[in-house]
Order: sequence, then structure tokens, then C-alpha cells
Amino acid sequence: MIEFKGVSKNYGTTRALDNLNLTIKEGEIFGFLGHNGAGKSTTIKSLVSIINPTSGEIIVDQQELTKYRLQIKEKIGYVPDNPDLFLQLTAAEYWDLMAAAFPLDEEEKENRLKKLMELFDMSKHQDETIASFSHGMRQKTIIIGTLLPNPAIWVLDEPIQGLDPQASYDLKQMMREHANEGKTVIFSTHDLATAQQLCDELAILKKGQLIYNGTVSDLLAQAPNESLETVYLKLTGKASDTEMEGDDV
Ligand SMILES: Nc1ncnc2c1ncn2[C@@H]1O[C@H](COP(=O)(O)OP(=O)(O)OP(=O)(O)O)[C@@H](O)[C@H]1O
Repeated sequence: MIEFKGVSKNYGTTRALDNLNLTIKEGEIFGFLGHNGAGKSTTIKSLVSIINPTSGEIIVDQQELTKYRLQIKEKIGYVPDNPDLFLQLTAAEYWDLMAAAFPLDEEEKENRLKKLMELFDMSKHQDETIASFSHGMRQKTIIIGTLLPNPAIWVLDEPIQGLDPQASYDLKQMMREHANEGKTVIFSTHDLATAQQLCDELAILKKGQLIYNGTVSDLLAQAPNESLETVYLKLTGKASDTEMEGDDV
């Protein structure tokens, strides 16, 4: 279980996250939605220890993040929204590098890598340099590297973006299977259809504040006969409303 307790993050005068209280249970796919700049990546980066919240606590399996950072990092596989890849490496070299950071048996690594490469249709590209890859192939390379060590908690920042329909379908299937195994899948998306299809529970952020937490069906029940798009847009308001005011920080 993952708990955000009063988590806030200021970037200078910008309040990117404002007193977030949220619980994410095992065995579910949890989605973050919100306009550009709403605070989704800030939340995710706080959980994966890329940034430190200004205040509040993040607790993973009863362990407070700042006290058990290494143990918690070992459980988490993170796909960033804007990845920096080592362009001069081949895909296989990159995956070796990713696997080396985790305690992973060589035979297990080879088996998982074979499965993931086949699933994402990347076997034939394993010895090519990442610099030669399209955006979608780079995204697949990162996803394979992230899932290779078999982390219990998947944290995926806009993972579907850039994937072709087949890869997108396969990743969504994998997310569902992982959650069905009693593990945790957290992702952010702008795609409401994906959210509706996948999320057991979702959080909607606006200007760094949590404005909805619950199931898609409970959200839709607030306005019977309306589409998710309509309900979502009514709730979040205009995208321009998400500009940070920058005061009261
Ligand atoms: N490194 C940073 N320095 C300063 N401000 C930042 C930084 N990172 C994010 N912000 C600001 O924090 C706020 C939240 O940004 P965040 O990236 O969390 O939003 P998001 O919901 O992930 O947006 P998007 O959908 O566009 O990816 C925005 O106002 C953004 O400009």
C-alpha cells in the first residue's frame, strides 16, 4: 500500500502539489489525470525519489520513504514522461545496465528479457543503437528496461504515449495482469478512454490539488447520461485555469 500524507511541493514560488492525501492499494491500477501542469509528474517523481517533497510523508508498505529509500526504490519500476536515454548504447546494452542495478539472477533476466523483447517486437533491434530508434521504439526500450527486474510497483508516467496500437494493447494487458497478481500499477495519462478502460481507481489533480479520488463509475454517477469527457472537463475547468498563481507559497 502507498500512502501520501499531506504531501506538498513548491518549486520556488510555484506550488506544484498542495497537501496531497491519497492511498493506493495493492492489486489495482491507479490512474492520475489532470491538465498540463496539474501536478501528476510531481506526484510521481516524489514517489520514485527523483524529487523531495517540501513537506508531508510518503509511506510504502508501512515504510516512510525518506527512511527506507533504498528498500523502496528496489520495489519500484519507473517509466519517466521525458526519458533521457543513453543514445550511444545498443538496446541490449541499455537493458544490461538497467538489470545491473537490481538483484536479478542471470537466467531469470534472460527469460524475462526474451519475453519482453518478443512482446514488444524488439528482438530484431536489440543490437542497434538507441540513437537510430523512433520515438515509439525508444519508449518500448525504456518500458522493457523498467519491467526487466520485475518490480512489484509499476510507476508509469504517460506510458502509452507514442506506442503503436499493438504495443499499447500489449502494455495495457501487462498492466492488468500485474494488478491481478496483487501488485500495484500507477500511471498518468491524458487519454480518458485509456483511463476509463484501465483504472480501478483514479485521482484527478488541478493546480496541485486533488479534486477527485474514486472509481470511474462513481465519477460518472455524478452526472448520469454524460460522457467521461464531459464530466471530466466540467470538473477540471479550462486548461488555462491550471496556470499556477505563484502566491501564497
Ligand atoms: N523542475 C521544475 N521547476 C520549476 N517548476 C516546475 C518543475 N517541474 C514542474 N514544475 C511546475 O510544477 C507544476 C506541476 O508540473 P507537473 O510536471 O507535475 O505537471 P503535470 O500534471 O505532470 O503536467 P503535464 O501533463 O504537462 O506533464 C507546473 O506548474 C510546472 O510548471
